Amino acid sequence: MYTIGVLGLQGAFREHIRSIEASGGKAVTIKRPEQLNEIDGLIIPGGESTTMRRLIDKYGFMEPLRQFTSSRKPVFGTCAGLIILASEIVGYEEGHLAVMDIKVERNSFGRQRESFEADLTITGVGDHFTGVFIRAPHIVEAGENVEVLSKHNGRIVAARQGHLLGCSFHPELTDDHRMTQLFLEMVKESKEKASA
Ligand SMILES: NC(=O)CC[C@H](N)C(=O)O
Repeated sequence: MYTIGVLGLQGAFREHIRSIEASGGKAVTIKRPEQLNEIDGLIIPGGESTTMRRLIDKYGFMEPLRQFTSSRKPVFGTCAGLIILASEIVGYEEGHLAVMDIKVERNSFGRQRESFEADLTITGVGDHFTGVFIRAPHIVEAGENVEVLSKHNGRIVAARQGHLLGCSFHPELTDDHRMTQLFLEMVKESKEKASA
């Protein structure tokens, strides 16, 4: 069994815990940087990225998170978590973790559409995945090593770059656990590679 941590500083972390358990993984809420040593993969949940960043700094997570990402253990950022991973954020001078070669725009589906659901086709996951978008960002540009996994109305809403996975929507808010299962597959692959 693989142990997946969910960064538990702010946002929708409890729902991810439930989705990991429903997918057959062991889930741990990460509240202290040392706990990163115990996990095989990490999910950075949705919430509010500027608040999450403030808490990342306050609780000394910045350097440990960078180290975790460079250890090549898989990391999955959803919604605000995607913004935390992005190397560039439209309108901001610097990214947060800035480890994934993507440019994101925050709250980019318009104020009148604060939240909505969309029927998505996602590479590696399948068809008819209900994406729950809540003040969601989208990926404006993706680097050449980034594989685009899904688009909604021409906008990139899911992508993968090696061991990094990101999406604009909240996959943990439905009972469809296919996106979490894709992440668990990535964790399995990375562990097999590490022990080969
Ligand atoms: N549901 C979410 O995670 C929203 C993200 C939020 N709008 C932000 O910019 O951080």
